[in-house]
Amino acid sequence: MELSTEPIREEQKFITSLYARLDDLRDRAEAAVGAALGTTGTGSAQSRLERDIMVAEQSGLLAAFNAGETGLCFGRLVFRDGADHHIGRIGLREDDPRRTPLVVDWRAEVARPFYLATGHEPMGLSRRRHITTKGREVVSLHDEVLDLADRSRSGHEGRDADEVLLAALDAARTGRMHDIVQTIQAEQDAIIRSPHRGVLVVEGGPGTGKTAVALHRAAYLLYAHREQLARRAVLIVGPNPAFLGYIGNVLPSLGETGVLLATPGELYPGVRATGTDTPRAAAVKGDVRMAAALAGAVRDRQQVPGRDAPLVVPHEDGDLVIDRDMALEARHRARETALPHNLARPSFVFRILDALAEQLADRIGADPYGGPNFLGPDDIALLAKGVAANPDVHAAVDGLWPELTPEDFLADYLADPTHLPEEDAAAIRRDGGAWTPGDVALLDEAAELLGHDDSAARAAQEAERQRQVQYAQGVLDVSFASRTYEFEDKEELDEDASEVLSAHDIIDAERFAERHEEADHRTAAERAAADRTWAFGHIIVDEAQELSAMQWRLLMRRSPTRSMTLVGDPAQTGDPAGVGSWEAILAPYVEDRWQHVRLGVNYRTPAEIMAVAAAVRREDDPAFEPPGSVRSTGVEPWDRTTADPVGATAEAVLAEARAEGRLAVIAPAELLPALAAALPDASHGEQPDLSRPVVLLDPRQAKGLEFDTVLVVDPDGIRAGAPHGTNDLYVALTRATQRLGIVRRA
Ligand SMILES: Nc1ncnc2c1ncn2[C@@H]1O[C@H](COP(=O)(O)OP(=O)(O)OP(=O)(O)O)[C@@H](O)[C@H]1O
Repeated sequence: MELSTEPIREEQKFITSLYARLDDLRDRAEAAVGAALGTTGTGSAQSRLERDIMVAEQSGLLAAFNAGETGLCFGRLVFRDGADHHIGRIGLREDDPRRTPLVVDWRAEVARPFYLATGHEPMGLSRRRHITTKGREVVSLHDEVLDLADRSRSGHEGRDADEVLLAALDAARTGRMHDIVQTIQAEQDAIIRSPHRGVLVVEGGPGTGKTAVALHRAAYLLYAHREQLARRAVLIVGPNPAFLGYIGNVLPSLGETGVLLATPGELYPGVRATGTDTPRAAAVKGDVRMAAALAGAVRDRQQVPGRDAPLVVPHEDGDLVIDRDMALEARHRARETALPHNLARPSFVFRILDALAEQLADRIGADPYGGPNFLGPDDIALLAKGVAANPDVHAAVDGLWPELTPEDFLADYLADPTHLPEEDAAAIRRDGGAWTPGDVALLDEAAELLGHDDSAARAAQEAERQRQVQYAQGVLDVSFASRTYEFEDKEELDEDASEVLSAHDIIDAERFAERHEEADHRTAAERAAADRTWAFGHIIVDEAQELSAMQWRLLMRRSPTRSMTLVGDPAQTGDPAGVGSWEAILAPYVEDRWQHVRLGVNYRTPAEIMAVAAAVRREDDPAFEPPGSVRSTGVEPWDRTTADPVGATAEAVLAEARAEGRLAVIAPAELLPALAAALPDASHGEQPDLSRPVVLLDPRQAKGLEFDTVLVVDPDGIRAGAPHGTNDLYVALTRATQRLGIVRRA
């Protein structure tokens, strides 16, 4: 139809010009990075610093330009007052003095009517257009007329934007999550742009877009508060590595890189938690009582000699005796500092050393007739020095109040857990072995209780800083000398020249050295990943219902501002240590100062599949209401009972395999080896490749993921296999976007 190709041609022309601008900007950024990197090794510390900043800035821009390559522009808003804006994944401006906007970032306030305007509330819009592109080519337009007085027609009008949404929901899956900027729904937009600064809890059933919303909120916050957040980084916590791989591309596709993705088991720098706990051990390790138990165990490491067993250290001037009272007094004073164990330790050590020096002085200089001590202050100081230098004294003090690392302390504790009821202690007792995700929160707790005495490291750092100050002073002196020389050379050493500022005038050596030091090449996210005490600008927790009380303690330490978005669904809780209720999670940290929002529409699972999943839940909870599905496909799930579930699954995989899309087999963990043997092409294991056509998972690994087709094997086994087995089965049944098959064991 002639009428309809004209608007497409017009949009194509615009979009072609937009990509030309993008190419130009990208070339410039690339050239700038290339040129800056080419200067390696030359110039002063100052110019190297400037180079580093430039490279970082331009690389960030490059990432954003590369993100703009797909779906650069996807919408257009025509306002009744004549204003006309294209909306895109990133914003671009014309290269003119006024820097005229070409395409507006979806996060800008002007773009909001794209997501919110309705016939009832047109928000000043006359027309909203969805532009669908493939590569750089416009393939279709979808117009909505919001101003009833507007009689003009483009030939691309539809009733509303549902067509575009349904096309996105129906599309074959690729194994990686995609952004939803073209079709964010109004209820989702409200959460993404929520001005709430503290803890925001987003709750919703399966497929309601919780993950999508959380990721877009991160992108929005990075846009709206770039200054703070780019420096402090955003942390996104997800349940397992496969899930992080699944969502890992969404933020880069929106041009954002200042984000650290991690599982709860990855939050203690330097430790990889490769072990697994039994459900019982996980529950005990996650319980908040562990905090008190560990605190008790740390106090137990602060010892005093028995009443009748003082420690005796031979010394050249006679034995030194550390008795119970002396140690009790020193311990009392050290504990009074309220510092963590390792930081309170010097107080304990000095008290003992002082007391021993006094003991010696009393013995050596005592006046047998009761007069004052014969020794002068210098003699006593000398004695104290001798005591402090005695390695045996230090060994004895170490035995009473040892310096502890979190790793050594926790390994010792797990070998013989104390301050717990015996059945709990038995569940976690372990000698050696790999750290588990449950241990990570305990290591962090231990690190807090122990503290890190970094006085030696800080002294070394200060020495290095002094060295840098001296170096910087040298650089500045050279630059000052050369200034005189240059100016003399150019015969400019006159009144005016003294107005010209040189580095020497505006910066002193100390400040110069500091700036040099700041040139840390790592991004904020990389520095955050290596620093246990990093305070993140914002934290997003997906599948938040899975985290234990001890893991919450760890996360809250990383978020002193409590700027957090927590998304989850208590009905999907699988972890035996999961806290379960938002009140229970949050009360200890923010009391009731948190906001709770709900998402109520299921975008993933068609109504036919949701009916089967809901029936499973209703067996336990007859009043259970799942979120309503936004679409139905007319394809009923199938259900088969067989004596050979592995063979039947292999057959079903063959029958269900499609040219496009992904299929997942979800089965109890103990069936996975047999299924893997029967399905040699399926990807499986710790971190399965979700982009492969067939993937084999246990229900825990399937959390948060989705596939076109899902085969659930041995649902009764899934249900019986874990403390929250019904929740696990519910998760498995709600992963499909198109087809579901169930293979039961006869
Ligand atoms: N506005 C939207 N436009 C297009 N797709 C959407 C939209 N909202 C959600 N989706 C899609 O719906 C699917 C489910 O979203 P998501 O995974 O975020 O749900 P969830 O609530 O985290 O689910 P679960 O709790 O089951 O893991 C995804 O494919 C997502 O891209």
